[in-house]
Amino acid sequence: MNAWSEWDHIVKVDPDKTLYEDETFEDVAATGTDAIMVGGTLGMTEEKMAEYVEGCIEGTRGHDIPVYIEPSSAGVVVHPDGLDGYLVPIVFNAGDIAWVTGAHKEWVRMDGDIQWDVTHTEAYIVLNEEASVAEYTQADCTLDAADVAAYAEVAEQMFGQDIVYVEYSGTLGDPEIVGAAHDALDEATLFYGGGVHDYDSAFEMGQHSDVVVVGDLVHDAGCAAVRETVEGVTAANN
Ligand SMILES: CC(C)=CCC/C(C)=C/CC/C(C)=C/CC/C(C)=C/COP(=O)(O)OP(=O)(O)O
Ligand SMILES: O=P(O)(O)OC[C@@H](O)CO
Ligand SMILES: [Mg+2]
Repeated sequence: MNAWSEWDHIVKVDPDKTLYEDETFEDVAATGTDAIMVGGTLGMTEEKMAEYVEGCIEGTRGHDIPVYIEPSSAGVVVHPDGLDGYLVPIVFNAGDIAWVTGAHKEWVRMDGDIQWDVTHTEAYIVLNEEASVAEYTQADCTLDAADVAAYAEVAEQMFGQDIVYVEYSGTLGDPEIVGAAHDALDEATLFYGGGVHDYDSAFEMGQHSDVVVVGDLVHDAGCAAVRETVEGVTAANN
């Protein structure tokens, strides 16, 4: 069974942002989250990625929390010891095929150290037109619930994707749309991310998805706020 089938909550840390006040990666690991993902769109460099990933690996020692890299481009992928794996986005509603197969082809050409046994893909559906990721990938964010459900089904049934990721980065999504994606999946796991900031928003999105991803909150409000979202998601799943 894939690791993420057991997860309810992920913290996504962005190497272009600092942790809240004097918090540490160990504090992040102690929030009760199930996994840490390292990724971001803007201002990413290999150095920042390497430093952050090392910090996460160090901070999760003693906590049973896996660390995954979620690369936004080929140039930021690093291969440190102790990393659990790679979750590589494929943007199903991208306006440019570069974000479906092009960047991936370039990565495979240039990276001689890809560990395929721990490299998995995520079928992204990007829905907040204001987010950098939407601009970056020229995503079509005008989709309705039926469109999103159909993309989710295409991803699982035609492209064999194990993870579908409904991405509202920066804003809380439409529960009806998230739920439509969830209902469209058979075995695949639905990740939801965007704007989750407290118990209630986590509870709501937890009811419409399998795994809730919390990003900006860890940088802007810190681990106490993240812990509340863990509680909300846990309540939604029980
Ligand atoms: C082939 C390789 C190794 C990489 C390409 C992977 C692809 C297709 C990336 C496309 C962009 C994407 C889906 C990145 C995932 C990370 C993500 C969604 C970060 C959040 O983005 P924003 O919140 O919009 O950006 P900032 O937080 O940086 O403003
Ligand atoms: O930063 P937020 O809005 O929590 O979004 C989480 C994640 O889906 C971003 O890729
Ligand atoms: Mg962001």
